[in-house]
Amino acid sequence: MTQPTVQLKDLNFTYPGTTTGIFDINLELAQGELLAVIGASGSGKTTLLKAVAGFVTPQTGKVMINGQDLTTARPRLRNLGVVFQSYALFPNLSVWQNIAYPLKVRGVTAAQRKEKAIQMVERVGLKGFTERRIHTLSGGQQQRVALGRALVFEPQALLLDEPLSALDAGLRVEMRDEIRSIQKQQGIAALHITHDQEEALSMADRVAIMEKGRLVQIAPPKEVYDHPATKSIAAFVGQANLIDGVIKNENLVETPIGTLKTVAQKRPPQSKVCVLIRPENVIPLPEIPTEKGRENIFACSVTNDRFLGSIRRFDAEVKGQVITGETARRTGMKAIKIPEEGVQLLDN
Ligand SMILES: Nc1ncnc2c1ncn2[C@@H]1O[C@H](COP(=O)(O)OP(=O)(O)OP(=O)(O)O)[C@@H](O)[C@H]1O
Repeated sequence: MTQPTVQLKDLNFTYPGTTTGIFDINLELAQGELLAVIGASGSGKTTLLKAVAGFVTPQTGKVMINGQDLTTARPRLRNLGVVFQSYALFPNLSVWQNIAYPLKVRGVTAAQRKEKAIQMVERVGLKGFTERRIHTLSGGQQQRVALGRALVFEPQALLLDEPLSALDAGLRVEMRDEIRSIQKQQGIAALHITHDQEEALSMADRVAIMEKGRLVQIAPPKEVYDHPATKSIAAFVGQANLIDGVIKNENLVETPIGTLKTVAQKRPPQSKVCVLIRPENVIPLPEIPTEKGRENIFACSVTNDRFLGSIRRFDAEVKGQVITGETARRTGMKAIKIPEEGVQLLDN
């Protein structure tokens, strides 16, 4: 197995005089991997990034970068490219001069740094803007400069702290693809901090979820979404209907909306569970089917119906319980169907 680029071992850091920080962090960032760290505000994402970057020094544990123990090394010596939410660019310098700056502080000759900076200007899609001053650029263009500046000195890894949160929605989506493609092209490992779970799911090779300073699940995006380790992760990642249930047998679970068929599972009868149903698994039916024996179909009344362009998000009330669904269909509905594969069981 190839050596991980960044390896965090049993890392603990508490802010002086507080009980907040990050606890028991174990994480490996493979070469070329983009790992997104998500979590609620205050869960410790930025603190984790600061520990990797060297802006805080953990009380215990190790930060290894390409096999070297850099736990207490100064930030500069770690050779990591960092992009923050606020771009922190030099307003009085041009695009290429901003990008060339890290090369200047590293003692690269003037001719070489101009050549490298101009190559990077093109790589981040700013050809034609080389001589422009920073204040004449849009937010997205400034973010490209920040990315170029973080990559120009061929860092060991890239640390991105909410790099897109200052951009408007459309540009944010465009820049996701852009950052991803530049990161892949460069073959560089990246730790991407974001509070935007959609951004994390769409960009990352793996997603790490933080809660109260701890990593609670690390897995590929699809696995985190389809098989969240806990109820709180299910609620945090994507939209979720979470209802209480009691296991009846290996295929059935009793819930407030009625008996739900599930795929075969091994929990013993009477176990209390949390039932997770994602909105896309709530299928609207225009009529209540008359035939008997129809499983997982429930008569409902629609209490809210939101038009979101390509889809509708609706609230269907079934026996006093609201189940949110999403559909591209435009027709009315009298019942919902929840396929058994769409019924996930989590510990309660
Ligand atoms: N310098 C500091 N001194 C004391 N406590 C701090 C300091 N910086 C952050 N904290 C606390 O540490 C916890 C984690 O903060 P951190 O900034 O890492 O969270 P975050 O997940 O990045 O949040 P956000 O999404 O809001 O940026 C919070 O409770 C915060 O109040």
